[in-house]
Amino acid sequence: MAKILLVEDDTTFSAILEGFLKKNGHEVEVRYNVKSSIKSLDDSIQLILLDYRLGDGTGLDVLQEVRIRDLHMPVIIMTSFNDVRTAVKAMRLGVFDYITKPVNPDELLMILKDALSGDKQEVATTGKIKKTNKNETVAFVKGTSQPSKKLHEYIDLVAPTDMSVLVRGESGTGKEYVARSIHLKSKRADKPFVSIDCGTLSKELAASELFGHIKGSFTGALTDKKGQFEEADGGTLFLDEIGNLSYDVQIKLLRALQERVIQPIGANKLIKVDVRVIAATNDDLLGSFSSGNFREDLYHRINEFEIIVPALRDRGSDMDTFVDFFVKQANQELNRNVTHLSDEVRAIFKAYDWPGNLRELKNVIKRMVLLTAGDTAEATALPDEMVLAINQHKKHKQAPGDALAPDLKSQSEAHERQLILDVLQQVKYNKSKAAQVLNIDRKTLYNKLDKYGIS
Ligand SMILES: Nc1ncnc2c1ncn2[C@@H]1O[C@H](COP(=O)(O)OP(=O)(O)OP(=O)(O)O)[C@@H](O)[C@H]1O
Repeated sequence: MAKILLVEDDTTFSAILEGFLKKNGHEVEVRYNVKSSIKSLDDSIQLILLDYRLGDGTGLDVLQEVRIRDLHMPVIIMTSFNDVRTAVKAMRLGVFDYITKPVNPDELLMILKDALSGDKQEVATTGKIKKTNKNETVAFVKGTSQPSKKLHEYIDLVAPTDMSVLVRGESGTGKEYVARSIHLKSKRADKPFVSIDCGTLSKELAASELFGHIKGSFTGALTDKKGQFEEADGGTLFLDEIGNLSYDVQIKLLRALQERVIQPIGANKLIKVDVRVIAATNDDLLGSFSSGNFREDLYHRINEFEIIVPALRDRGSDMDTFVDFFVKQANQELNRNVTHLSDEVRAIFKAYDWPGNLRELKNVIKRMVLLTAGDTAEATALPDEMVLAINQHKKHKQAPGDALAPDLKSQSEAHERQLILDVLQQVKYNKSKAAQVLNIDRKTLYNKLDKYGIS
């Protein structure tokens, strides 16, 4: 039982949800727009269930306010399947999870349970700072495709050195896994691995979080606080979404890396630290130089070695391995026994382009396993719109009498082309907005428009 703030502008749907949540023992406050939900934010709320598209803005506006006020409740975004890309982007703002509409009641209960359960809640609500000690092992899949082999070669190569590594890749590709693997294969493996999601740190608190502060150095500094640099001493500090750090903090970080000393806020002494930094980004940091958002000297300092994590759609034969792994994991977590996937499910998985990469695959599989009572998962357990989009696309692609299914690459490309066309239409052909919605930069969008002959 928790106090839930439900933000949903569709009054009929919000009434149904409200009833459902109350029936399951929760206390519910309903708001219908950004403005009124921001007014209702306070720390008595234990969870926010947030619609993405709202009349006077988007759920991200509410989320931003949650961050600014340094509130720590888990937030779950509800989104249409077409907005999955944005939902995935929201995950980087510290959203606990997302659920696609139409909302399936069992899936909603599962996500609520996860979000409100102790361990995971801590990760979701503490500004995403995680400290792992030596004996913690994490199960993961390596993959045998060419891009995966190359990825692991690079990990093996750089791990034993003390070089700073910049890990780049689309959202959800496994950048944190890469960072963790480097740590575990390094001579620092028996020291802490501290992971910080810079995207969720409030501007005011980022410096104190990283470097610590002494009591009384600013309002709210009630006791001395050790920074994460000190917590990670001897080990590895993983700075996810490094592009989000403010300019001031970037200067301090550069100093810490160059001189291997930090200065807690308000302190006049310097503290020596021995920390290897691994940073990650899914933005084009290089593009941030010209806009003055990211310091070039820091970029070169953190990028002694660069690793690019491949997108799931480029990992070819690994798809099946990942699917089997996530199915097994979901079976265990949800006490199910899914042993087969129908041919249709496999074909849809292959044809879809997975903008949210491994994270999205894992979510879709968890939902599928939850909704499968027997041993074979059918396409009915996948989000309707995903099935529809792929089937429509197939019909459109296959010429009459053409018995051969199109290959994965051409399917993904055609899917991408259609998506770009749809988004352009939605944003009235404003290319900057389209790039924003598609979560790519303008240059990439222009290249794609060229490639697909869209004028
Ligand atoms: N090699 C792997 N084997 C199994 N699961 C993986 C692997 N890599 C990543 N995952 C899973 O995929 C999800 C996304 O991974 P991770 O958080 O490392 O991605 P990321 O690229 O850092 O995401 P973001 O861009 O949002 O920071 C996680 O839930 C993780 O469990």
